[in-house]
Amino acid sequence: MRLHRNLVFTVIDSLNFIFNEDEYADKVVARALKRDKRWGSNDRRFVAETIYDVVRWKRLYAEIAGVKEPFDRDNLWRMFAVWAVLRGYKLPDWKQLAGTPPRKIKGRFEELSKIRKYRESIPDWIDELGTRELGEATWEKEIAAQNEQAKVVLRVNTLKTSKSKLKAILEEMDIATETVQHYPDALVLKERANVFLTSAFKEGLFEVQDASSQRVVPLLDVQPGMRVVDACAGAGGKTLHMASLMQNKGQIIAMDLYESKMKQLKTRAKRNGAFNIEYRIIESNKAIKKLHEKADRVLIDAPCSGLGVLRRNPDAKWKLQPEFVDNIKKVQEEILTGYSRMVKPGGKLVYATCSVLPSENQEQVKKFLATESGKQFTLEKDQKILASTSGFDGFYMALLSRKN
Ligand SMILES: C[S@@+](CC[C@H](N)C(=O)[O-])C[C@H]1O[C@@H](n2cnc3c(N)ncnc32)[C@H](O)[C@@H]1O
Repeated sequence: MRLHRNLVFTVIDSLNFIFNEDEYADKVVARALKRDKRWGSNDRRFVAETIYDVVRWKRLYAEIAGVKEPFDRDNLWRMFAVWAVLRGYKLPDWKQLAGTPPRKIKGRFEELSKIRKYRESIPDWIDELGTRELGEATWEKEIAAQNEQAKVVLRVNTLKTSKSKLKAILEEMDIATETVQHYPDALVLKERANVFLTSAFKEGLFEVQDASSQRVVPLLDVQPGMRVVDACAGAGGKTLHMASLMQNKGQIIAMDLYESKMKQLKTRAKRNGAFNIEYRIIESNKAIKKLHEKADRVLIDAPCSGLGVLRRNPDAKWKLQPEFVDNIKKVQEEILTGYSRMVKPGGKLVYATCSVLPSENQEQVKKFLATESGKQFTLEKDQKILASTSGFDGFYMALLSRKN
């Protein structure tokens, strides 16, 4: 395997933006892929995967390379050399790679692999938090699973096509997929591909949505004709799933604090042919009050630490702060108490997060059930999904029903 100079320079520049300019990895990768129109799919894959890999393994690679933050360009080259050696590349004799002996790199890797915080490349505080919340044995497996590369999972938009039709359309484009038992609308790519460039995506035949995330809306049991509130809709991954399961019949009220996210949702809804969505920005509590006891179903897809989706967002390991996790738990509590009031007597509520921490999940639900608002609800069931046992993202979802 040969390393190509212009691809590697793009990787180094991109790492500089992520580590030193505090930019988000996904945005930097998207920009990097536009740098040279002549790149083929293998080149693009190299650029994207190498950037994500170095971000994911930052702590381990920095320790092996003997460099400390803030990383200057020499440091970034040393970390890249670690990546290349561990992936089996023969280092070319470029001047930037001088002084990075492969034997030393392999030796340090062996030594550091005995210590979890280096082996799994995580900050001490996340390692301690995970151990405290999940127990040593489960955390050990979970963090290892969350360091693997995420699969690309599609959700078929049943407003426009069926799973078998989409599978055949993608096959025509040389994109092979497989179905997964118990996930009725999911297709998993056998090999990574940029599906956003396909005509099938542009026509709204599918969305990219992890399989665990695809379990949330079915749990809420939405039916055509219902009034459903998606209270933390964001860019609307689950709103679109609702529209699809409701066959565009009934009313979905999608809410969020941010107009920018609602805008993204509107674009996606148009592409999906989802017409039964109303958009509301939450500027004050009035928006919630207006809907008290008006909804058959409410989804609270709560803001969270994201400690279930590190595969997808490896830079979250470095951007996340302990204070953020403490704060977001307070927000979750307030949202559960306040927004649950929108559920009609006899209606249903799902509380979900993309975190594996019990303190954001089952413990929040337990606390809520003991409050005045919570006393009107019964916990029907919940699902604690770990990446290590499911093979997909870590998620939590609880179904609560409001008493009549
Ligand atoms: C987990 S994300 C939602 C993802 C989205 N449901 C999807 O499936 O694509 C959580 C969302 O909650 C929003 N949010 C944060 N605080 C909120 C609040 N107090 N009320 C409503 N939404 C809030 C965030 O802006 C974010 O979009």
